[in-house]
Parts: sequence; structure tokens; C-alpha cells
Amino acid sequence: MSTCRRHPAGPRPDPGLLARCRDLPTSILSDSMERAGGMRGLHWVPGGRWPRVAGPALTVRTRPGDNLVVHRALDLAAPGDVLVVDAGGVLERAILGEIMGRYAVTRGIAALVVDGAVRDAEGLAAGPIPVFALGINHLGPYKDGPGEVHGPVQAGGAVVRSGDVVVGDADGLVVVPHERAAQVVALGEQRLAAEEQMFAAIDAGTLDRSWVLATLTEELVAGDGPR
Ligand SMILES: O=C([O-])CC(=O)C(=O)O
Ligand SMILES: [Mg+2]
Repeated sequence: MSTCRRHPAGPRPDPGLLARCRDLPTSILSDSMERAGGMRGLHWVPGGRWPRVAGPALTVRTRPGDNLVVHRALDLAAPGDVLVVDAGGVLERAILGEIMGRYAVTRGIAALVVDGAVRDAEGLAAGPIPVFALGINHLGPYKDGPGEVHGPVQAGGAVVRSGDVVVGDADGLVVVPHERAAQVVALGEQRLAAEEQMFAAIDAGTLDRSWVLATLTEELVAGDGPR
């Protein structure tokens, strides 16, 4: 027997706020947090393509190469949770595959995030919920524990706490600390509106480029002809 340390679950974000997150690209959200707050290296499993997802983190820290506490977390999940598994970034064994992916769907889990490897990539990519991982490995996990549920974890170099808002799309994943979520979303909406104005200016040929040479001192190299 081994141990699963269970911490109290974190707060649940307001559903309206989560809906607004789903309208904000991860690039806009990380821009709204001083260009930080992202997980590095975690992306959709190959072949997967899903709408943007946003939900409260259900955090799990597992022994690398072992998924016993991940099974426990699947049964503790609340609908809409994003399961974030800290498997230490180790790629030697998959932490989950299609069986667990299909079971996660029946638990109402919104997305699976593994700071480690997964397997059954084709089956996961064909499923209805996004699966993000650091890598793929056909070698399966052991089921011995130990681990922790709802405690603070790291994934892709970012700290994630139970109830923090995790948003994922084609660019990867961003974690928005739950106490900053309302402020970050409001800022993100302003940035998105500003980007949309830039897209319109690009299409109209009126985009202001003066900032480039206002920021650079240009040194012309002798012999380099005009372009
Ligand atoms: O066997 C396991 O524990 C992981 C796996 O491949 C699955 O969930 O399909
Ligand atoms: Mg499998």
C-alpha cells in the first residue's frame, strides 16, 4: 500500500468568467500576465484538434512513470475540471492512454494535461476532450503510487494550484492564478479588441509601423546596397 495525500480542493471559478476565458487566445492571456504564466512544451497530442478549453485545475502530483493517484483523481473530479498531472516532466513511461481518456469523458473532465508522456495518441486525438502532454511513449505506467491530489504542482515550469484557471488551445496552456482571473480576463478582452483593430488596419493598409524605427537605431553597413 502507498499513500495518496489529499489536500482540500481549491475554489471554483465563476462559470461566466470561464466562458469569457474561452473567447481569449492563450497568447492574449499570457500577454495579459506580463508575458508569463505559460506552461512550456505541453501541446495537443499529435493529430488532435479541439476548441479552446478553460476550467479549474484538478491538480495531481504522481511518481514519474506511475498513475495510481491519477486513477484516484479521475474519481474525485468535478464536471468541468482540467486534470493537471505533474509527472515530473519524465518521458520514460506514459501516464495515461485511451482507456483513461474515455473514462475521463464520462466524469465530465474538460481536458487532460500531463507534464510527462501519454500513449494511445490516435485514440486520444479522436476523443472529444483535449489532451495536452510533453511527449508520447508506448511504454505504460506502473500502478503503485504514491502521489498527491489538490496540492500545488508544477507543469511545464508553471506553478498550478487547485482551482487556478487553466486555459488551453493550439498554442499550448496558460495558468491564470484564481485570485487574478477577473483582472487578467478584463485586460485580455481589451488586448483582444486592440488586436482586432490592428487586423483591420492591416487589411486596410493603414497599420502604423513608425514604432519600429522609433525603437531602433539603425547602422548602415558600407557596401550593403539599397533594397
Ligand atoms: O494502461 C494504462 O494505465 C494507461 C493506458 O494505456 C490507458 O489508459 O489506456
Ligand atoms: Mg491504453
